[in-house]
Amino acid sequence: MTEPAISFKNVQKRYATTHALKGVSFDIKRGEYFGLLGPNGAGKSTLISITAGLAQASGGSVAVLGHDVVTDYRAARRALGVVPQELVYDPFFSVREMLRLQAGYQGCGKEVWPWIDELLERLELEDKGANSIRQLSGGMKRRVLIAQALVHKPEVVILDEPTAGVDVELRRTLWKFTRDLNAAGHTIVLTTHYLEEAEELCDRIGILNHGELQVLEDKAALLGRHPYRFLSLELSAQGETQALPDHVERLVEARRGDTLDLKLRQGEDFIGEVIEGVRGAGYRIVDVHTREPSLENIFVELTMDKDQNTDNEVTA
Ligand SMILES: Nc1ncnc2c1ncn2[C@@H]1O[C@H](COP(=O)(O)OP(=O)(O)OP(=O)(O)O)[C@@H](O)[C@H]1O
Repeated sequence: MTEPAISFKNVQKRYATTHALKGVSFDIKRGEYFGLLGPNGAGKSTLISITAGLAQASGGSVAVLGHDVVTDYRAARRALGVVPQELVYDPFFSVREMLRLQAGYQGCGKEVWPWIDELLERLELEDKGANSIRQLSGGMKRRVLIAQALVHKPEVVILDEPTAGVDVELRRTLWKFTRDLNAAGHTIVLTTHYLEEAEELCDRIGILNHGELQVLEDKAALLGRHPYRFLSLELSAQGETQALPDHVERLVEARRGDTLDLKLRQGEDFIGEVIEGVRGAGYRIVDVHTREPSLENIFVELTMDKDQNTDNEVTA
C-alpha cells in the first residue's frame, strides 16, 4: 500500500464564531514519527477530533490509510488509535476487563488478548490488570488510556499530549514505549506543548497556527534553518567598567546576575568580536557557553512573527 498514514485535504472547520481550520492540506507518511505543534487554539484538537470521527469537518476530507473518515469510517477507525487527554471509564471494571471490552468495541476478539497482556507489561501495568481503575494513581490511569487506544493494534497512533502533567520517570517510559511502537512499524502522531519532547522524538514537524499549516519540515532541516546561535558569558567586573559597545549591546537578550545572554546571527555576528568588545568595556570573562537554537526558540520565533505580521487575532 502506498497511501499515506493520514491525508488531510483542504480541511475546514467553522464553529459559530471561529474559523478553527482554514483549509489544511498535508500528508503524514507511513512509518514516520510526526510532531503536530501549535500554540493554544491553533486547531490541533479540532484536526484530531475530525480524524477520529468525533467532529465533522465543514469542508475538505481526511483519510487514514486511504480510508475516508466519513464515507469509510469503519476501516478508518480500525486503522487508527487515538490516545485522548482524558480517561472516560467505568470505575467498576478491572483494567484487563476494560481493555478486553474496548477491544470488543473495535470488533476484535480473544486473538488480541495476548497483545493486551503485552501492552500491560510494556506500560508497566502487569500487576494492575486485576485492579479496578478507580484504585489507580493518575499516572497509571494515563498508561491505561494509552493501552485502551492500542488494544486493536492500530497501524496509526495519535497521542494528544500524552505527557501533560506526568512525572519525569513516566515521561521517559512513555517516550521509550512510543519509540518502540514506531520502530515496530506504527506511524506515530504526537501533539505536545513540551517542545523538547518533539525535538527528542519526532522525524518531521508540522506547526499549525490560527487554523493554517505554517510549517511542515524535517526536524533536522527546521533546526538547521534557524540562523541564530546563543552565547552566554559569565563576567566578573575588574575595577571600572564602561557601557558595552553598540555592536555587543544590540545582541543582548538578557542579563542574569553576572551572566550576559546574547543572540548572534550566524555569519554576521562573530564570537571573537563580541568577546573583544566585552573585555574592552573592562570585564573579565570567567566562562563561555554557546548553544544552538532549540525547537522551542524556533517555534516561538515562527509563531510570534506570524502573530505580529499578518494577524492580530488573540487566541485562547
Ligand atoms: N466546540 C467548540 N465550539 C466553538 N469553538 C471551538 C470549539 N472547539 C474549539 N473551538 C475553537 O476553535 C479553535 C481551535 O481550537 P482547538 O482546541 O482545536 O485548538 P488546539 O490547537 O487544540 O489548542 P490547545 O493547544 O489549547 O489544546 C479555538 O479558537 C477554539 O476556541
